Amino acid sequence: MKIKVGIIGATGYAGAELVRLLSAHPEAELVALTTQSYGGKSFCEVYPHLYKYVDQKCCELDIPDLVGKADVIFAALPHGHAIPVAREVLKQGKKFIDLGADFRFDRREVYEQWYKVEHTAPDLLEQKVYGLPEVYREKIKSASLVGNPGCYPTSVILGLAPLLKHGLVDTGTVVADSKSGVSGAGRGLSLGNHFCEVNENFRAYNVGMHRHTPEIEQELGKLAGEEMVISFTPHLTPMNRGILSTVYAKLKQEMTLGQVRSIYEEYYRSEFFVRLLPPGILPQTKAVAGSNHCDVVPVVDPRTGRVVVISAIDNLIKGAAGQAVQNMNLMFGLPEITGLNRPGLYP
Ligand SMILES: NC(=O)C1=CN([C@@H]2O[C@H](COP(=O)(O)OP(=O)(O)OC[C@H]3O[C@@H](n4cnc5c(N)ncnc54)[C@H](OP(=O)(O)O)[C@@H]3O)[C@@H](O)[C@H]2O)C=CC1
Ligand SMILES: CC(=O)N[C@@H](CCC(=O)OP(=O)(O)O)C(=O)O
Repeated sequence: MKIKVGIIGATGYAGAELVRLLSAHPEAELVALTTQSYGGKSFCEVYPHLYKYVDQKCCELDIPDLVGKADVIFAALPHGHAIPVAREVLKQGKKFIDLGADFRFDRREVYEQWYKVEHTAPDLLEQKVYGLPEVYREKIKSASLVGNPGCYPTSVILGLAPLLKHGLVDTGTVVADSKSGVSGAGRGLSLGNHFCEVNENFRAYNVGMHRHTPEIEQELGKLAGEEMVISFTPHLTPMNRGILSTVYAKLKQEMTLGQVRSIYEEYYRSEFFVRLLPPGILPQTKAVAGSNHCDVVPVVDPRTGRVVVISAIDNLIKGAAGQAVQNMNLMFGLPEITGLNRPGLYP
């Protein structure tokens, strides 16, 4: 019997990637694709690249109907909207994976401060698991509620995790500089994201105040075993998809590149999706576009005593839909790479 899957917000960019991945997943069956604006339309009218692969119609959200039909529900909604749905899904004993920010934080006050909405189900924050399999695999296997990580946090956390876990980083010195493609902002129209504003342009935004900062701090702090504050600067680049993060940190002790690389090799040895690239190859967004990989390379700068880690992901795949499917696989006892074992698209 296949896993019956419902997707809320299926007509957004992250939702449509879920539809594409799950329509080719050997153990999943799509049973409901919800939308706000396209109720009754065929999904392929909205996303014609899936013509002949997906034959469902979009429907408006009807929570009892959806929960009745599906074994697992993914939400790819603006933040705040997943909370009431999660409550109902869990009450009926089904599983819930939220691609937004509603179930990423351990402390409700942090979410409310940065997202400017009240968290109406703080009790659920206690039972949620942060959906980064490379860090929380065992907990995800038995979770009913997963808060899928943000796209920038995925690239930064995977970039620094091995060194933090070994206590090798001076935790007050971390700077993360990330560049994202425009699909990271979703499909909805906005002034900052239309063609003339983005094309042939490159700019920083939300400097010192981006909402992913506290999420990155929460997770890096847990790896380090102490509270952390970091500097995080996101940038918008004129490409459709991809995130390249450059993370700088002072090492607590002098280390050679060989020593640092051996720590990454050991930490990621059995990970399929995180690829420590060989010396001489640096991560780039094109090499991970369309795949669930996170490519990582640490470099040691002996002049400054800093490590510089470069990481690349596809914001819509390892940064959203792919990671969510990886979590679903774990939650249903499937091999983690089911439906995801394909390389990126190049060029
Ligand atoms: N884009 C990315 O790279 C990433 C996104 N995320 C998160 O995933 C979530 C979705 O993002 P994204 O796909 O980019 O956003 P989009 O704006 O592209 O899609 C949002 C989806 O939610 C639907 N929707 C909006 N408001 C409501 C509502 N009130 N009730 C029901 N449905 C609604 C929209 O319907 P309609 O299509 O009809 O307008 C659409 O299907 C967000 O929380 C985002 O932060 C996380 C990581 C990466
Ligand atoms: C390029 C771009 O605009 N990216 C988005 C990514 C944020 C996102 O997806 O945020 P949540 O998942 O936390 O809601 C942004 O910076 O707001």
